[in-house]
Amino acid sequence: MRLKLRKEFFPFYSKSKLINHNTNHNYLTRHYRQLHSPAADLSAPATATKTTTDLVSLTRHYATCYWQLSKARLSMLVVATSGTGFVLGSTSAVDLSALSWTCMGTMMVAASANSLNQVFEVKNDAKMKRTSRRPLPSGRISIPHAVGWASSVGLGGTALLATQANLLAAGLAASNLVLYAFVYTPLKQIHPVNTWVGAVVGAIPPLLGWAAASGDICLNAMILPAALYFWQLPHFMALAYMCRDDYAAGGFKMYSLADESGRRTALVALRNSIYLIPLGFLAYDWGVTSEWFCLESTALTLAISAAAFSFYRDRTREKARRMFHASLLYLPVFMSGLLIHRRSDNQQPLEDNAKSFMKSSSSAETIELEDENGNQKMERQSNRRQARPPVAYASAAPFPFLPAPSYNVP
Ligand SMILES: CC(C)=CCC/C(C)=C/CC/C(C)=C/COP(=O)(O)OP(=O)(O)O
Repeated sequence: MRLKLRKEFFPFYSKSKLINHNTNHNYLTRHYRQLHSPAADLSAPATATKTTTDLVSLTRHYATCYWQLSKARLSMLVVATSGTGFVLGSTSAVDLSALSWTCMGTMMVAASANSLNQVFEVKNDAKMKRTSRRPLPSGRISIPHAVGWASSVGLGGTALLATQANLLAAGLAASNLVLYAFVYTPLKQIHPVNTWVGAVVGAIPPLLGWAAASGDICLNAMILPAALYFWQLPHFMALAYMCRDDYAAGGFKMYSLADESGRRTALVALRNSIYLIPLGFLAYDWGVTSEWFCLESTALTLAISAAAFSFYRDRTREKARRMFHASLLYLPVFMSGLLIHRRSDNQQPLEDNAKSFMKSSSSAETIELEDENGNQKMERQSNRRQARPPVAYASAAPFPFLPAPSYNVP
């Protein structure tokens, strides 16, 4: 039984590897020694209690490893954005069961993406203070084991989204995993543009949630992804500025490393904070939320912009930390505001307009006309378009920010 346990749980570890690792895996070393000690070999058959204790501690050990590989707190934030997208994309009542499946699927794919990110960065993470205690650089789990975990949760999560939500949501999740693990992650060691690519990765989950709820994506779905995209720039610029030395030691090409004075880093943060300002107005104008959200979002965005401006004026670690904390506050408050003030009929105008448009196109109106001989005749005039409200128009226009032309056909 003990031999079987050892083979099952330590398939990738040689004895020397385990014993030579540092303090972070004392547990494994102790456990391995216990299993290998002559006393253990000579002892009477293990009692059921001892085996259970072994199993419990091994389960705990690997559960901790999986939790850390998945960057569980970050993944939960990703799930929160996807869940918010789902609620916003739901017309009228929210389907709680579908919401739960979507959250579960998102969590699994995000966990997989984060685990693969750590697999690819094991050497870099080992050189950074912030990340050196992660399961892979500290030797608490092997790379094949981590790849096995990442593959199973990634495939499982995608399958879950495909079967319980829809193919669009599953496709978005899978593409985002590829973008994060196979594009963003290597790019971190190549070019500072990585932060902008990472911002796209962070913006996809709410779109995924919306797609899971509504089966498609329209312009109204873009409010939260846009907020996440712009929000990530001040957030990550602050982090990369505060941890400059650490990132340099890890071999990452962050934007702040090529900006000695920090001026350009702070400017990027400020510019993107300001880009957040119109989002509250757009959410209201497009019928996603009530007007209250417009006020709250503006106040919130001015606060994060003020923190970014203060960092721009005085480029110290302290100011960067303040901007980082302001960004931490921004996202949950913004998402709560969206949820509290959401208009559950936010897709209704689009559908209604589509219906009324179809109706007006097909229905014919009878009008009086004179023929060439001056005789009165009745004729059915068709294809007279009705005016459509701006929300529907904006969702169809390629440039929604330009003034919509008149669409009343005389
Ligand atoms: C559905 C799905 C696949 C969602 C994935 C969402 C996801 C993983 C978002 C994270 C975005 C991001 C740029 C994180 C920073 O990673 P980093 O590598 O800079 O962090 P690190 O330095 O702590 O490793």
